[in-house]
Amino acid sequence: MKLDPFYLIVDSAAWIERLVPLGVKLVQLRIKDRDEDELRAEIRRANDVCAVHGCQLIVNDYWRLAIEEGCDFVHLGQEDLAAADLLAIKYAGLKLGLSTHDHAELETAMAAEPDYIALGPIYPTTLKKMKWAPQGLERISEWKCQVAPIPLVAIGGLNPERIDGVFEAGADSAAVVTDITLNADPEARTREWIEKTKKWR
Ligand SMILES: Cc1ncc(COP(=O)(O)OP(=O)(O)O)c(N)n1
Ligand SMILES: Cc1nc(C(=O)O)sc1CCOP(=O)(O)O
Ligand SMILES: [Mg+2]
Repeated sequence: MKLDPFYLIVDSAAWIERLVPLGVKLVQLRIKDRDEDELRAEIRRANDVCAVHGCQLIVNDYWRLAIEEGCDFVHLGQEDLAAADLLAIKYAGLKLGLSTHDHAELETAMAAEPDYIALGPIYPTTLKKMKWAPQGLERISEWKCQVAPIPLVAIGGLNPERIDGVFEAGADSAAVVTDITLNADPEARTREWIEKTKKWR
């Protein structure tokens, strides 16, 4: 499986409606702290927009809702994975991306036969508090040796100046949140990411 090198992560269907039409081909809907009806409505809306624009939607955390809403790709962290029904996910035909932050997590993740492995945080991130120190670029190369041919996603503190480094180190896709969503001009920054990742596509 091949992932687009630009992996946008946002927290609402509104962001997806705003940025996906610009040419984003891989997007994660990562929503926290909403009730089930709201989550379902957001997932449905995001799925509809992505279908129109030929963009792969990945639903974070809510694998049951993703199945019920006809989505085909979920992302889970290690705690999400421990609580999930992996057989139900696979039986429903969903592709699965998994987070990793250390060797033990990598071993657990590989045993689940995922469709991609994410490694983070590569650089310091301001989005959420993390107990892991920044991994750095060498860790990407080490992970790549262990996970290939499964695609490797790099996440955490990425921006257009840093992405050549992560691809040169072996990442297949670069995931980003705040460099775009907190940018003064998210549309222009999205176009910059699309342009900057062109040679890795
Ligand atoms: C591409 C990608 N990588 C890592 C994460 C983090 O997942 P998780 O550890 O479950 O944390 P939350 O995002 O759920 O807070 C991700 N979402 N996407
Ligand atoms: C959601 C998330 N997960 C990470 C991990 O390492 O698992 S880092 C991260 C935040 C990414 O946001 P930004 O691009 O703003 O740094
Ligand atoms: Mg999670």
